[in-house]
Amino acid sequence: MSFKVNGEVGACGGKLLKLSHHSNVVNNSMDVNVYLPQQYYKNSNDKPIPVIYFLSGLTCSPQNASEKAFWQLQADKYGFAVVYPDTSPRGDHIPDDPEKYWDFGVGAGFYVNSTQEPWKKHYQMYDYVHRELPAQLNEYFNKSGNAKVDFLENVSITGHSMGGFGALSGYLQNYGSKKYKSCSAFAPIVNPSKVPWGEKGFGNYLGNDKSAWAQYDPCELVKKIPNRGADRILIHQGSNDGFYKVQLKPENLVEASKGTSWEGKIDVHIVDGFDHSYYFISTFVPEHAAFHAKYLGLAQ
Ligand SMILES: N[C@@H](CCC(=O)N[C@@H](CS)C(=O)NCC(=O)O)C(=O)O
Repeated sequence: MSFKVNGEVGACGGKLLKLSHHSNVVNNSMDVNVYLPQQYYKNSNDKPIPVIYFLSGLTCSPQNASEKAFWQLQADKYGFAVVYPDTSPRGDHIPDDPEKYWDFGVGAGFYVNSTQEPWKKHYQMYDYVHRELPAQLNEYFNKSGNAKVDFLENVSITGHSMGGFGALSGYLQNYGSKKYKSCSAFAPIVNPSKVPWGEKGFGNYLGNDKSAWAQYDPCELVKKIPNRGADRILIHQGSNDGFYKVQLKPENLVEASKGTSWEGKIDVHIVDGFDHSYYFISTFVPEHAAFHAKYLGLAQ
């Protein structure tokens, strides 16, 4: 498997690589950005560099978060790489929202494996993000066999809005196999089965059978997957976010966790005056970086 390097941009002490590659699971070319921190180039690490996966929200390409979330300074501070996957396959042949709106279809893959026509041929974003992309990155970057970046094991996941949902859902679904060391989210859709964005996305990608929706819904997953003991989830939500009360509803996750082993371990911070934008995300990225750094063995 190979990646095409479309750009290599100096940023802070490291480099942002703008890549594309062929995905077998989504049957299409995919764009992905990877930030390699200063530690990668200084070769100062004896251990492979851990990775944080950042899943973006509706309408985003890998560029939005690369340009506006400011993970790079944090990556250099602690010594982790950041992977920014795309939010869906792209191209004229990729089926898009019949309503031509931005909340479904291209730019809105919802990180699920579609089971429905005409979506299922390309919209396999769950397998792409959690399986194929990490495996391909590992193969490409660690060709020599001497792994410098750990894309597979010492990894954490985070995301924004639809991507916050993707991070929570992927973390919990893979919790048993310890795939991700930690999970956080910025203004996530926590209860997609019960909000308009999720109802439209899941209805189309997964069909009308609500049990298929439940396997992805974080509010259902916390009830089924036992916390191992000390793991916490970190969430920030802006109080002035226009999507907060209708689409995101982070309180639903806290409510769903009550009486489960996750009770008291999901920290939702409602932050006054912040909206849904990257001004909000970039403000709290340092806190999320510090949170993940501990789980990745990069800080006390
Ligand atoms: N303003 C967007 C609404 C969708 C939106 O706010 N998307 C969020 C994620 S749910 C985002 O990150 N947009 C891109 C950006 O702010 O750079 C539009 O109308 O296209």
